[in-house]
Amino acid sequence: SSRSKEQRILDFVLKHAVPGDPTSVLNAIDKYCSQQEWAMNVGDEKGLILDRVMQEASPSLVLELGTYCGYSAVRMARLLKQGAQILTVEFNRDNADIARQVLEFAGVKDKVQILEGSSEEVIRQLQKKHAVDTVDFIFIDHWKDRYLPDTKLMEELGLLRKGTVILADNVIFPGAPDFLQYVRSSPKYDCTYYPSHLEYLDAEDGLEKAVYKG
Ligand SMILES: O=C(NCc1cccc(CNc2ccc3[nH]ncc3c2)c1)c1cc(-c2ccc(F)cc2)cc(O)c1O
Ligand SMILES: [Mg+2]
Repeated sequence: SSRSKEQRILDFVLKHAVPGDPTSVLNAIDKYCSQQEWAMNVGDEKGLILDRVMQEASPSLVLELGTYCGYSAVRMARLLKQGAQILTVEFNRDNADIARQVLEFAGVKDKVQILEGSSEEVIRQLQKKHAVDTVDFIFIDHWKDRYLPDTKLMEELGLLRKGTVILADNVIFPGAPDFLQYVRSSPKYDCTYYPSHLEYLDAEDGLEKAVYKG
């Protein structure tokens, strides 16, 4: 059977990156996806914003919605403080399999746990099944129509604490207008917009940071 784009990305990483070197994995994926085949990784430009916002938060527990090939999980894991962990949710089995291999090659697999399933079902299980109390940092990058319902669900379940940072990809393109409108008008969040561009392209995009006020 023919190899998928995601398998070709993995092949390129295995061939051109350095085992145990997360930065070389990011550079390989960015090189492949900017020169050969576009793919929906957060990319290097928005990735720099993710780096800075995450480092400022200095989280002990990160939740990522939408693993894809593991690019943003590698990006965050390389900057985590000692003992911190990432739980990343992926609905697509094939994506999860690719991401597992990318994370292992990058040498960050002990900092990242891939949870297969839909964000809604995984979020509902976090406290009981994964012994989660509250989450410190959330990177949202899955189906754009799930950003708002999942944010509201995490509020309702008490997964957000005073200062929890939510960082959402693609709030301009493809866009998450209902999520943007909600967090920007809610007294429960302090919001900041970080203008950027769609990964590997010139189209406008950006990240929204919404800090929960508890
Ligand atoms: O749509 C996007 N990403 C989400 C996504 C999309 C498809 C599959 C999955 C499968 N993974 C998945 C699904 C559901 C899930 N529930 N819980 C976890 C979970 C995980 C995830 C996206 C699109 C574009 C884009 C496309 C086209 C274009 F022209 C410009 C830009 C750029 C991006 O940066 C994007 O992030
Ligand atoms: Mg995205």
